[in-house]
Amino acid sequence: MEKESCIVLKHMDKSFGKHQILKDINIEVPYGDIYGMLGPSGCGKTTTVKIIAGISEATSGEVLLLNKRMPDLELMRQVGYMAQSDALYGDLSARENLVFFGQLYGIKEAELKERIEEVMEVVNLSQSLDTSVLNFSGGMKRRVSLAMTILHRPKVLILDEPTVGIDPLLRKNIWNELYQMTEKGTTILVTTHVMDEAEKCTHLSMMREGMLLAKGTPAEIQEQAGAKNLEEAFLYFSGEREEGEEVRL
Ligand SMILES: Nc1ncnc2c1ncn2[C@@H]1O[C@H](COP(=O)(O)OP(=O)(O)OP(=O)(O)O)[C@@H](O)[C@H]1O
Repeated sequence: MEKESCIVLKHMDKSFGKHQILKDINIEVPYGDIYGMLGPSGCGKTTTVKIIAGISEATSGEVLLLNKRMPDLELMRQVGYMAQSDALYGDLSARENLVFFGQLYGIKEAELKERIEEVMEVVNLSQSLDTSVLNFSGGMKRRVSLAMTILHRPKVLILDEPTVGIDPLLRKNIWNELYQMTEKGTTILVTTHVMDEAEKCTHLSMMREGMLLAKGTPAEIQEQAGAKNLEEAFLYFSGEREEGEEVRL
């Protein structure tokens, strides 16, 4: 029997007032995937992932996470959501931020202490555990946010532009860590507007103006477009698509 998908969007629409932002979005994210949503600024990536995370609600259509309908407060505990802007308390240290967040999730004191050290190692910030976040660079804050997102070992990780402002070497480390997390069963959804990050995903959706242009593995998308790389493929699908038509792979 075919395994159910971790995230399913069926005919999902989203409007703000009279303005329709997302149009008939259909996506299935397999368990253990690193699924990428690729598209230019303003195409609707954040709106999509916020609906999946249960922070926002679709106007119509179906949104299933772990086979249950979203939004659902209990399900939200299984999700780690990292927004584009960092939600950190500047006057607290990294450790204090993590303790606060871990307590919200009900992680017991001894486990929390150990886990904080683990996650800060993942993002290569062990040396800065007790430094006030005010003194962190943008990239360091991004890394603390990532550490916070994975602290409670969520089954599903939703990362909105996770590596913006992070240098190439550390970006590589973070991607390695994401791969390892999928091997342990985590499913990861990541938004990006950077092609080389999209190439690292197991599956991808290409988006433009609130619609899906193409879906598949990066190789399938390139092949379908007859393109040398994802950038060319994106341009191909942007130009070739008839109004409202989704390219199926
Ligand atoms: N709360 C809101 N009310 C009205 N319009 C909104 C709201 N949130 C987003 N939008 C609009 O929805 C569209 C898609 O925005 P969204 O943030 O989802 O795009 P994005 O692809 O994530 O872009 P970026 O990478 O720049 O964040 C934009 O036109 C934006 O102005």
